[in-house]
Amino acid sequence: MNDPLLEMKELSIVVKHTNQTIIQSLSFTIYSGDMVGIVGESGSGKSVTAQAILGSIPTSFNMGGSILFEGEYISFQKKNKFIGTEICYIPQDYSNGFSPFFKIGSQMNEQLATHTSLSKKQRKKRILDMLERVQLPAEKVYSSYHFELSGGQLQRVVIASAMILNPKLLICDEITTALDPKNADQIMQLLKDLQTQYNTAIIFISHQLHHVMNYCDQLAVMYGGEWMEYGLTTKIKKNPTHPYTQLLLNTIPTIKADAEHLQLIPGEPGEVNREGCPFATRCPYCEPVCLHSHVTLKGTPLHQVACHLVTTKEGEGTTSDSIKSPVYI
Ligand SMILES: Nc1ncnc2c1ncn2[C@@H]1O[C@H](COP(=O)(O)OP(=O)(O)OP(=O)(O)O)[C@@H](O)[C@H]1O
Repeated sequence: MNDPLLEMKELSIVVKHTNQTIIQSLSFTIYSGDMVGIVGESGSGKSVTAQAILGSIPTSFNMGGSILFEGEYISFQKKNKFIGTEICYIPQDYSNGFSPFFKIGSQMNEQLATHTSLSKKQRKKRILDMLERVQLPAEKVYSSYHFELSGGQLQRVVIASAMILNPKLLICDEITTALDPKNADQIMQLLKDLQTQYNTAIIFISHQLHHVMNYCDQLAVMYGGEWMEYGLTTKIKKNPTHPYTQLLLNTIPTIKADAEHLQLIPGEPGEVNREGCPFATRCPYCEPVCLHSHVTLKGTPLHQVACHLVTTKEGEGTTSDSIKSPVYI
């Protein structure tokens, strides 16, 4: 097997002045060409995890654990070596990254001129080629200002800008949230195609589990700064085991379950139980042990769940509609 591209080991983040834990003991490994979805409600810690990978944790936080990119530690001091070239990030509010005074082509050109030794002609060719790859009318977009493009077109320009230096890792933070379902699906398919074409590893952050499940090979379901369920998407899709994962899936409108009959997740997204399972106070199946005893991931590397009510048994597999009685994964 190849060496890992990114290794996060026991990442913990605490707010200095309040001592509030935001991220607790997060570990995961990403290889070239992986597409990993990090999913959870607002405030679960997805963006802070991305900031840690980017070496951009605010000074008001204390960070424990480590993050290695191709075997080298990522830190605030070393981040310039990777960020913007080997690791690219697309934030939720990507449109702020554009200047209203320069055309798209000129802004992309600036980026290539800073990081490559390509000639002006080569830079233009590379930009037009990349704009075509993200299925845009290249010449027209090259000569447009960002405010002349639609949301979906602009999203493709952002992806083209992020991919133009051929990064090894692309982090997308809620980039489809503001798009309509059709555009969102097209963007996900585009990312999938780029992942295959360039062998780029992609971390896709979202609060829409159903959306991510259709495109990512691996999933990390996050709550209160911890993984609740982690593994191959195929395994989780077949057997969503953690109550939080099950509830996230039940919030999807389908023809059978229209908006009126959707099951809402009880409680508030920011409600975190730090003594035991972070989701315990919102969990419909909560038992005393869940409130007071901390829980870690268990299962196989292909499918792990952090829940007291789940027991693992080698070689066994089952699906569960509810978790009222212990289930095996
Ligand atoms: N600068 C900060 N100071 C103190 N707490 C913070 C700071 N930034 C984030 N947090 C807290 O960290 C937790 C995780 O926030 P984060 O932004 O990572 O969540 P998220 O899952 O990305 O949410 P969203 O989907 O809304 O972007 C939240 O409880 C948030 O209030």
